[in-house]
Amino acid sequence: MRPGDGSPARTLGQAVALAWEAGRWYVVLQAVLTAATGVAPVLTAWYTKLVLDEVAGRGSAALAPYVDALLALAAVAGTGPYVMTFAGAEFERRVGLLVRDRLYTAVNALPGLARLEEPAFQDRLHLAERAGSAGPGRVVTSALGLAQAVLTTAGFLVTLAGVSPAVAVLVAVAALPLLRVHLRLGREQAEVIRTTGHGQRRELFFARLLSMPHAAKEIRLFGLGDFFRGRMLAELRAVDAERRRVAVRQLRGQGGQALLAAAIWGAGLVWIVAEAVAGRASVGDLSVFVAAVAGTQGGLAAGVRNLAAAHEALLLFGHYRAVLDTAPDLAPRTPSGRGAASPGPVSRGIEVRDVWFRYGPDRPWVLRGVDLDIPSGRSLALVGLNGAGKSTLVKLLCRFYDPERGAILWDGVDLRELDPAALRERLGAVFQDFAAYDLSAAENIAVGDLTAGRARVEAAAVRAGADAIVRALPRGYDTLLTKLFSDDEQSGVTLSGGQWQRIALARGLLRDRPELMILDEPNAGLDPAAEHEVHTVLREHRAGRTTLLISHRLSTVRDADTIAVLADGRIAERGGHEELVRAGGRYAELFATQARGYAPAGVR
Ligand SMILES: Nc1ncnc2c1ncn2[C@@H]1O[C@H](COP(=O)(O)OP(=O)(O)OP(=O)(O)O)[C@@H](O)[C@H]1O
Repeated sequence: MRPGDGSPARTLGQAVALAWEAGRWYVVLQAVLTAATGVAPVLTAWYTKLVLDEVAGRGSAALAPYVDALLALAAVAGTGPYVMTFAGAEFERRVGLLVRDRLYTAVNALPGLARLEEPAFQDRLHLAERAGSAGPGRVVTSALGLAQAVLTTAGFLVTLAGVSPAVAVLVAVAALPLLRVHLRLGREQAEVIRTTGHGQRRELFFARLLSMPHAAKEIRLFGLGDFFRGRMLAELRAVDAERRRVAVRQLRGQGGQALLAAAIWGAGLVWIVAEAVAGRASVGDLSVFVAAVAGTQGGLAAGVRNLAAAHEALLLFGHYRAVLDTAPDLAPRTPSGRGAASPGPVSRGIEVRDVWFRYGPDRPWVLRGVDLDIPSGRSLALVGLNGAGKSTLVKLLCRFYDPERGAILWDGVDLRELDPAALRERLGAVFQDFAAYDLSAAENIAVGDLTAGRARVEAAAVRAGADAIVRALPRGYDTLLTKLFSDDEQSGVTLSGGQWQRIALARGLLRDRPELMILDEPNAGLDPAAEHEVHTVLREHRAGRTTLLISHRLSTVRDADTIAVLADGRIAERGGHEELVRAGGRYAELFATQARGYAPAGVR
């Protein structure tokens, strides 16, 4: 979807409604100040003329009220812009907060993973972040700026018409091409922001890569610093070239406009001076004429600028609306028309029925008709080569995606009929690619169940064999597991891969009695002693629980109730360990290969 797909009037209405909600009093204050500072220059020019005429011709008897008015106008003109700057900035802060809140509420509301994996969605989100926080505020401030300019221009045009209607018409007509140029430039500017969004995101990616620790080892070892810096600069140059193109057009348009304005202003000046010399115009006329021509042109330029800015802000606000209006990435309900239900406890089991899945219509099939049962209270181990689709099946069980064909049944109910959030509350999981949060050790475990208190966090850590590791840290459970946000040397630490694995395991074990426990490579990175210890803990933990275990270490899966081998997108074999070994199929082959690796050299 492109921004501006909705009608501009609707988008404008949405921007104004949002701005009103975020800071209505600031909108009102700005509107009042806009009106005041809009008419102040016109009145100032007029009172100046009256003062000059009074002084030049008819004495100074009536001067006092004019001077008082000029003083009051000077106070308004002097303080108004400062108050407006403050009000405008505070208003934009409030709008920014509200927009960010709405934006990430919308992102969090996406139930699956597919949207987040779409580059186009990421581009739009990036633009929405940039444009959305300033967008609605800018739409309103630009609209107010426009109103101010209209007031000033209209006031000066009327004043100018009083001295020379012909010059007033000339100045007004000269503004029309200018308006067209600015509107076109506003559109081009918004288009450039859209088209360069992807490049900017890549540039940001390379900049982060160069500055964050996660890739620093490889970058240094392989000497990739200059390579990535070059890629970053190439992206930036491409983005800058686009921006420059529009800036040059802007310069041309605005330069032409400035020359035209100067020509009109100069001709008018020559004319009024000649009139004054000939005695057909007063000194006051001369002063008000000069102020009015300059004021009208300034007002018109400001008006056109603000109109273009409002137009651009509106187009960009469209990106923010597009993110908010993004369609969910999971079907909301099954064709049966039933709404999202909450899953109950699993009494029968979970059945995978002829599930076909691929990551996009133009991508290869990963699962091609998988049939699998995980009976309630039993453990199923899934094995298979790299890329066989094991983690993909896990993601389908968590309903991060929906199968393209077939169904996964939770006690006979299609997962598509269940509320994804309610479903996930029933699951416990340790993911192969778990997240390492830049938070404290306690928080890194507690994210597994935010309702858990410290006692449960520590109990989970004990079960996962993480307690001793955490207690040995400088600040125990309160130690930050990152150096990026620590205040001093002591407060942040870097854990080893295996230590992190135990933290992730503790996180997965935190949830009380999940209906389905998913363990995707829970032993990865553990030393042999730790692996044995964790294996024992998990075996006890699994007892009587519905569990799906994935592991390449076949010694870990051998005591599962059932072992299934995933190959070529289907379940190729299933059975108990002994049974599969006896069958002499893929499992037996995998097991024999691994066993050979552990056998003494002469026995292989
Ligand atoms: N988010 C994704 N988008 C597109 N393709 C993906 C995505 N995740 C995985 N794939 C592809 O799906 C296939 C199966 O990947 P999956 O991670 O399920 O395999 P796996 O059996 O868990 O492998 P491993 O044993 O290496 O962990 C792979 O070809 C992979 O490239």
